[in-house]
Amino acid sequence: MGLIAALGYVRVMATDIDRWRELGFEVLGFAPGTGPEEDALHFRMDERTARITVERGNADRVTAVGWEVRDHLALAELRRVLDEAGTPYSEMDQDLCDHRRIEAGISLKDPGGTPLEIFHGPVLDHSPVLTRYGQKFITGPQGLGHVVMPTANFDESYVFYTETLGFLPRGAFRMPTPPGMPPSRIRFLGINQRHHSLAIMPALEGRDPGLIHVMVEVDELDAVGRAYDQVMARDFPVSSTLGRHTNDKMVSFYVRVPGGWDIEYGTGGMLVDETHYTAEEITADSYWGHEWMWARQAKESAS
Ligand SMILES: Cc1ccc(O)c(O)c1CC[C@@H]1C(=O)CC[C@]2(C)C(=O)CC[C@@H]12
Ligand SMILES: [Fe+2]
Repeated sequence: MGLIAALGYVRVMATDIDRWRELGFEVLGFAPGTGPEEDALHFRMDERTARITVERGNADRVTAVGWEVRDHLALAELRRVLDEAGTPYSEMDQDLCDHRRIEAGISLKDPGGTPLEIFHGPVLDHSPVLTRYGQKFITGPQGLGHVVMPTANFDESYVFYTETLGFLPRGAFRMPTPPGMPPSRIRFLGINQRHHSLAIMPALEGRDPGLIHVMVEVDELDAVGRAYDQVMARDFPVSSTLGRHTNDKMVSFYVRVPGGWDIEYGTGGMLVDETHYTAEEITADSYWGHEWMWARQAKESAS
């Protein structure tokens, strides 16, 4: 498809590492990964050394969204595209690339201020992927999953991702707004057969954590159910109950991470065939379920 092949990795800074450890390993079932950081959690989903890295810090925010390209030629082409668009970026030096377990990459900020790293040549770990409940994460050509980001410069972000980076529009959701307000849409964007690897949402300026959610997909509904059991048993906040989305057909729930964003944990996402695909607008986020915590709280305080 375009130059960017898949969502490669996500890195965040977090204040409550102990709670994150419990969430990552015991609830979500990520396999223990490896990395050079002194004080970090490395979550493995496949042969990559770490798909999600949580570093201890004094704030909760995203530090890198890693987008993967095929090879050095694709990365070179991407540099040309960014030069032509006048988008500043910097080369990741050898130390940083070794640190990230990649061959080479560049770093830049998107128009919403989210730090991006575009890279090729991830290093593999061939030891067995020992997930907590034996679940298998759906990655491979579909990448890690998807990220949903807020942006205060929505129109600029949309142009940047579609026209500069070559993300393909995969439809939108027009959010309910009070009468007289201009339309506000979540826009879904894809780069491979996964329905969306990215969604952008209009948001207020400079707001941490800089992520709305990260979605990871498992191979079976039972794995989603087991994770949901652990969310309940270990008292993690449920941001949204189980439901099926209307666009990617994913059955998922959302759990609040220590840090103010969510992990969407799902199964059964559709594969997009670009031959006949057109971008459509959905009018409901879900066929059933997905009761959002904020909606429940609004209902409770009204009654
Ligand atoms: C609508 C939708 C389709 C597919 C997805 O993977 C997906 O995450 C969503 C929901 C997007 C969005 C969100 O993440 C934050 C809370 C939002 C704004 C809602 O309250 C409804 C739609 C939700
Ligand atoms: Fe999602």
